[in-house]
Amino acid sequence: MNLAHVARVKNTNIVMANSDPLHVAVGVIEGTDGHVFISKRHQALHQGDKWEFPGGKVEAGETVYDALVRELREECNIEVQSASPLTVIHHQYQDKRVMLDVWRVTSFSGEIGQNEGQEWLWVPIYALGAYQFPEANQAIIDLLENPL
Ligand SMILES: Nc1nc2c([nH]c(=O)n2[C@@H]2O[C@H](COP(=O)(O)OP(=O)(O)OP(=O)(O)O)[C@@H](O)[C@H]2O)c(=O)[nH]1
Ligand SMILES: [Mg+2]
Repeated sequence: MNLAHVARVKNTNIVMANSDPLHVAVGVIEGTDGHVFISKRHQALHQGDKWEFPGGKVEAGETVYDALVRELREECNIEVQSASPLTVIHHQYQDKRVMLDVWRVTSFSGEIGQNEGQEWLWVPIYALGAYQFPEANQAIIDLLENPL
């Protein structure tokens, strides 16, 4: 949080709408056949019921890579063995601003699944367009469909 964005009014801290974005580590997990792993966000979450690439918030004192490894262990039961940065997406939703730090996960161990009981799938890249993702993900999908 940037202190410049916190105003003190009548002894209450007010966080202004332009505060620092939520930093999120996101993994595009690649299977052996070129498919990628997607899972459905829990209905109650921000952007609920949409498909996502697994990941979550980078915690204080953590590197993005550490956060990626931790989130994929917690959410999908895998140990990341190698990953490389793919892109960084800045996106403003109506209610929050996110910075998605997106990594390609090229090698992992463990039996992949979804630890919180949500639906999950391996999907070929050409079929990603058939699934509803949060708005910010369109840029990731474009990049996967048309690599630089
Ligand atoms: N994991 C993930 N988050 C995404 C994607 N696209 C996207 O806009 N987000 C946004 O990034 C933010 C943080 O992700 P998250 O909810 O997975 O964070 P988390 O696992 O730490 O959640 P938690 O608070 O339940 O522990 C959410 O506002 C979510 O809507 C995506 O593909 N994957
Ligand atoms: Mg998450």
